[in-house]
Amino acid sequence: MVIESLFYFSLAVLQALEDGLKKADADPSVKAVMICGENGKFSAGADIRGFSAPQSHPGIGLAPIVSLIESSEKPVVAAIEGVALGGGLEVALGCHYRVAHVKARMGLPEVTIGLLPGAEGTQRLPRLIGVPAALDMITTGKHIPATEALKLGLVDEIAEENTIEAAIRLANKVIGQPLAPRRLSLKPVPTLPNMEAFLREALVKVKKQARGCLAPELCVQAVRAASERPFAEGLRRERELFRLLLSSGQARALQYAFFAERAVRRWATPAGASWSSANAQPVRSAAVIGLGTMGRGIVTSLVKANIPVVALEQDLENLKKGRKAVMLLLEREAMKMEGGAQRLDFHNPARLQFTVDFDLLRDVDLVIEAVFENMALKKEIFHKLSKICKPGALLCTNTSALNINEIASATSRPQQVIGTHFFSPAHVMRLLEIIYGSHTSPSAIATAMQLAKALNKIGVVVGNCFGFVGNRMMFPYVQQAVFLLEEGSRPEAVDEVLEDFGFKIGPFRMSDLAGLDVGWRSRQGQGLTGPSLPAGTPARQRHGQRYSPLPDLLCEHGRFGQKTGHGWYLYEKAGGRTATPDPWLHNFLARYRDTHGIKARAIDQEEILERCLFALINEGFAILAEGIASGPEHLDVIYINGYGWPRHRGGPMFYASTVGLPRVLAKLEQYSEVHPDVPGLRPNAFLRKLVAVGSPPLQEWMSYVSWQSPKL
Ligand SMILES: CCC[C@H](O)CC(=O)SCCNC(=O)CCNC(=O)[C@H](O)C(C)(C)COP(=O)([O-])OP(=O)([O-])OC[C@H]1O[C@@H](n2cnc3c(N)ncnc32)[C@H](O)[C@@H]1OP(=O)([O-])[O-]
Repeated sequence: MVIESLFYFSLAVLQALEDGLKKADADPSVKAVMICGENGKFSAGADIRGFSAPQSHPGIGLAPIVSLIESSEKPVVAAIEGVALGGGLEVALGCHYRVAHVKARMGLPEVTIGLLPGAEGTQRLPRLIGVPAALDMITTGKHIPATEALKLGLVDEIAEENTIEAAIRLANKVIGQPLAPRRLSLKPVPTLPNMEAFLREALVKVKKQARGCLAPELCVQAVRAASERPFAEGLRRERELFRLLLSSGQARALQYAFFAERAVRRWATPAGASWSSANAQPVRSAAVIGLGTMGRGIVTSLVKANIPVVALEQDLENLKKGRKAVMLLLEREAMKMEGGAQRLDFHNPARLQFTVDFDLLRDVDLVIEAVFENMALKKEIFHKLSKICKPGALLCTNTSALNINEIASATSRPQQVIGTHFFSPAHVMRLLEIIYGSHTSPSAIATAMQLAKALNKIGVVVGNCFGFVGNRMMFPYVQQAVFLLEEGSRPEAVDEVLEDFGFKIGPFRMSDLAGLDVGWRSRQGQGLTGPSLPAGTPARQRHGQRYSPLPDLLCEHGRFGQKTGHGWYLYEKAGGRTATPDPWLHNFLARYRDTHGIKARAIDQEEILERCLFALINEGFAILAEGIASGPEHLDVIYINGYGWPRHRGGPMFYASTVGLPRVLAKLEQYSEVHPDVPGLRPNAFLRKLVAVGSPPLQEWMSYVSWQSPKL
C-alpha cells in the first residue's frame, strides 16, 4: 500500500496519514507500506505559518503520527525525493526503512526558525546516527545530500532513478523480517567514551556561536536527554523544550525572517513597476571592471554561478595582482566543493578571461563596475561602456552610496543602469542591495534580481538616496556610538553592549575592520573635514548640527584601524585582528573632553543600546515614509544579511515592533530633548503617525504612508 504525503503538513495531511496507516494495519492483504511525497518532494515539514497560533498548530499532532508509523506491524518504507526537512525527516525516521533519491536533501532545520525537531526527532536521530552527527545536524539545521545521508546511516539505500520503485522493491524484500531492530525508539543511543565532556564542549561551542539565540542551546539539551534518559522520558524533555521555544519571541522573530526573505522577492517601486509584470533578460555572460577587494569577490561569485566572466583592470600591473588574488579565492572555493576545480573550470579562458581591453566587453550581457567610490571615475567608465556594450547589456555599478542617476547620466541608456551594492567579502555575503534610478527599467530590476538568485544571494530592491538603505541607517547608529564616547563612554563599553545584544561585531570593532580612512575620505569629499573645511568652522558642529571630529582626529594620528595596528583599539601588529582596549585612546578621549569642556558622565547600558538602535530605527521610518523601500521586511532583510543584525531579533523594524512603537517614540523624544542638535534622534513623522493610529502590526505599516505603493 502507498500513502502519499504533501509538501508541508496540514491537519488534513496528518489525518490522511493516520487514516491510511490504520487502514493498512487492519487490512490483511496489505503486507507493507510506502510513504512518499507529491510531485517529487517528500516534505518540508510542518507549516511554519501555523506556529504563530501555537495551540492549534498541526505540527503538534505530528509526533503521535510518527509513533504510529513506527509501531506499525507491517514494514513502512519512506521514499524520499526532493527534500525531507524538519517534520518531514521526522516522519521518515518513524519509518522502518528509508530510500532516498540521489539528489534528495535532508535536514532538521527547526533551529533556524527558533525551534527544535519536536516530533521526536531529537530522540530518534541520535539513536540512528550517533550523538556527534545528530547534534551537528540538529544544531546547525544544515541540509545534507543523500550521499552523505547514506554514509551516516540515515538512509538505507540511494536510488539513481525511480525512488518509488526502489522503495517498493525494498518493502517487498523485507516483508516478514522482524521489525523491532528497525524501531529507532527501541535502540540505545550509541555510547561515546567521553559523552559528558563531548556534550559539555558542544554546549559551549553552540552558545558562543548563537550570540544569544536560545534554540541551538536547547537543541543540545534535548540531545543530551536522548543520551541520558530512556526514550519516553527523553520525549517528555523534548516536548518541554519545544514548548519553551515555541512561546519565545525568538521563534517568532526567526520565522518572520524566514518569510521576510521570501517576501522581498516580490519587489515593487512607487512608480508602479513590480516583479509580477517585469521580465528578466537572460545573463549568459558578464564582465567585472576593477579587481580590488570587491571586484575579486564579485568575479568569484559569478564563476561559482557558472556565468562566464571577463575581468578587466586598468593596467597590466593591477591585472596581474587581481588575477592572482581571484585565482587564490577560486582555488579556496573549489576546495570546499566536491569536484570543485573541475566544476568551476576557472582555468578555462572561455569561462574566465582577464584583460585590460574594454573591447572584450562588447558582447557581454551584463557589466558590473567595481572601481573606487569616485564619481568622476565611475562616470568616465559608464560613458565608455555606453559606447562599447551591446544595446541590451545591463550596466551595474557596485557602490555603497553614490547617486545612480548621476552615474546613469554619463550614458545614452540610463534605463539599463542599476546599482548593485555587494557586501564584503562579495563571494560570501548573501546580501545584494539593488538600487534603481529614476530611469532604470523594470526589466533591468528584474534582471538584477535574477542575477542575485543565480549568485545565491538575497536581492533587495531599494530606491536611490545617499547610502541607500543599509548605510543610510548605519550612519545615525555609528554617529550615536561616537557621541557616546564624547560624553564619557569607551569603545569597548559600546561594542560590548551591542555585541551582547547579538551583533556579530560592535560599531568600533567594525570601523577598525573596515578602515577608518574610508569614512575619512568620504567626509573630506563632502567638505565636512580636511582642507576644504571653511576657516572658523566650529570643531563640533557642521551646518548647525552636532558633529564629532573624533574619527577624523584618529585618522590624522595615522590610526586607520586593523591595517595600521591601531584605531579605536590596539592590535598586536599592523593587519592584526586581536583588539585590546588602548590606554592611549582613553587618555586621548580624556584630553579631547578637556579641550572641549565636556564633563564625562557614566553612561549605562540601556542608554548605549537605545541611542544607537533607536537612531537607526528612526532612519528606517524615514526610509519607509520616503518610499525608498517598499516595506519594513526589506530593511530587516538588509540588516540581517548585510550588517550582522542578530537574526533571532528579526531585524531592526521587527525589533521596534516588539519593543513597542510608543516606547521607541517616547525614548527618542527623551533623547532628542537632551540633544536638540542631533537630527537623528528627532522622531520621524511616520513613526509618530503610526503611534497616533494605535501602533498597528508591522504588516500594516505601509498602508499608512502618504505615497501609495502598488499592490504587491
Ligand atoms: C512538532 C514540530 C514538528 C516539526 O519538528 C516542526 C517543523 O517541521 S518546522 C518546519 C521545518 N522545515 C523547514 O524549516 C523548511 C523550510 N523551507 C525551506 O527550507 C525551503 O522552503 C525549501 C528548501 C523547502 C524549498 O526552498 P525553495 O525551493 O528555495 O523554495 P522557497 O523557500 O521559496 O519555498 C517555496 C514556498 O514555500 C513556502 N514554504 C517552504 N517551506 C515551508 C514550510 N515548512 N511552511 C510554510 N511555508 C513553507 C515558502 O515560504 C515559499 O512561499 P512563497 O509564498 O512562494 O514565498
